[in-house]
Amino acid sequence: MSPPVSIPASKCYNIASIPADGIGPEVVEAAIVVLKQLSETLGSFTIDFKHYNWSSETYKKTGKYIPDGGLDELKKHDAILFGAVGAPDVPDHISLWGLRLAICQPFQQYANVRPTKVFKGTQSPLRNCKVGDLDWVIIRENSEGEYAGQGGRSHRGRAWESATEVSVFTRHGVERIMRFAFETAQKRPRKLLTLVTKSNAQRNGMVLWDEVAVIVAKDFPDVTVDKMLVDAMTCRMVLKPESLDTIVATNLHADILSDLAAALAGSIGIAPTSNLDPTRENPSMFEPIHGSAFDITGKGISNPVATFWTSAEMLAWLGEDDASKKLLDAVERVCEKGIVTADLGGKASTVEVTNAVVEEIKSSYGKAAKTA
Ligand SMILES: NC(=O)c1ccc[n+]([C@@H]2O[C@H](COP(=O)([O-])OP(=O)(O)OC[C@H]3O[C@@H](n4cnc5c(N)ncnc54)[C@H](O)[C@@H]3O)[C@@H](O)[C@H]2O)c1
Ligand SMILES: O=C(O)[C@H](O)[C@@H](O)C(=O)O
Ligand SMILES: [K+]
Ligand SMILES: [Mn+2]
Repeated sequence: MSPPVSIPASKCYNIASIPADGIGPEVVEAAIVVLKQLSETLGSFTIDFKHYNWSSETYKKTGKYIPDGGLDELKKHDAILFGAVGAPDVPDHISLWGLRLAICQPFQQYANVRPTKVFKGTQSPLRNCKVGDLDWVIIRENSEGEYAGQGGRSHRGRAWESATEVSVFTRHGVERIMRFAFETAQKRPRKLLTLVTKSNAQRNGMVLWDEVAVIVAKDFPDVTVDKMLVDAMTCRMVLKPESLDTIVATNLHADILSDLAAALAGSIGIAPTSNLDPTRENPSMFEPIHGSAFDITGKGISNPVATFWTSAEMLAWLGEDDASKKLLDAVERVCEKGIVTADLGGKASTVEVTNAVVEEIKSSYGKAAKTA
């Protein structure tokens, strides 16, 4: 009898997938195909996906997006791969609070990380913006601020009806996101952080925001900080993209600026999002920046690149830096070949882009590549 062959232990990650609504299932399915290929080709890790059908459809049937005990279930996973939530026949505030925020908030995924860059082969709508000129990471506060969930409505339907939407900024919440933003800036070559604020008009919460930033900055003497009012920031993003690197902004400001950033880099169909619990007490959640895009659902043309990049971010968070880089490089090479969807000016379908990335992974990192 031959001796047992020793197989190097490969790590196995348990990932919860929640594709949810609209184009969410299309892009998450594409990402799973690509991740499985990457794992098979590299052989250094495996991924076990568990699918959750939580969506606006289940909400309409059961009255709940997340069933009882659902969050405890989710907690057992190493990470969550999310699509998008929102349906034409459910009010947007019900869907967003029913699923995305119902995970982000209890799991204290307070750091939302949104990198953007112009890929090779893609084009910025800015005339002079080339690859390398726009390479940003937006850090979005993801647990409080304008999304604190405080407020209410009274005298419904009356002429004197009132509604409040209260922003909440806590010293604890601001300090932890500032620390995270400074750490992110410090790890990047330019060590440059832009603090986005609106403390001219909003004289309480935003002033605390600025003050805490100044205190945290003292611990990061090697990081250069500048401050921008959010309105002027939109101009700087468009006119001087090369002057920015890491950006920190409130929950709402960063939500808006990051869609603008995605468009300036070529399309909202490229940009990824990580909802991180930096303490690692809870699983973090990874999703494309875009929503459920009802206008293109089912047409087979949704751009899967944002979810591929998101998957690369997830791998990096799990400690698979090499696989993460290989995935993003493969995606960028496919874009460079011009195999892109309509939002990027191409003709390829979701499936064609996915297949191209799969082939790119096989040919660049598979056996043939190793022996070549
Ligand atoms: N995190 C989330 O789950 C999330 C994020 C944003 C919006 N939403 C929800 O999604 C729904 C639609 O919102 P919206 O229209 O404001 O934003 P959206 O991001 O869904 O779509 C905006 C535009 O971008 C296009 N687009 C988006 N993703 C694309 C992709 N991958 N490829 C090609 N084109 C793409 C859409 O076709 C649309 O024209 C709403 O219910 C909203 O609340 C959810
Ligand atoms: O958080 C929000 O506002 C929405 O879900 C969405 O616009 C996002 O960016 O995640
Ligand atoms: K999303
Ligand atoms: Mn958004």
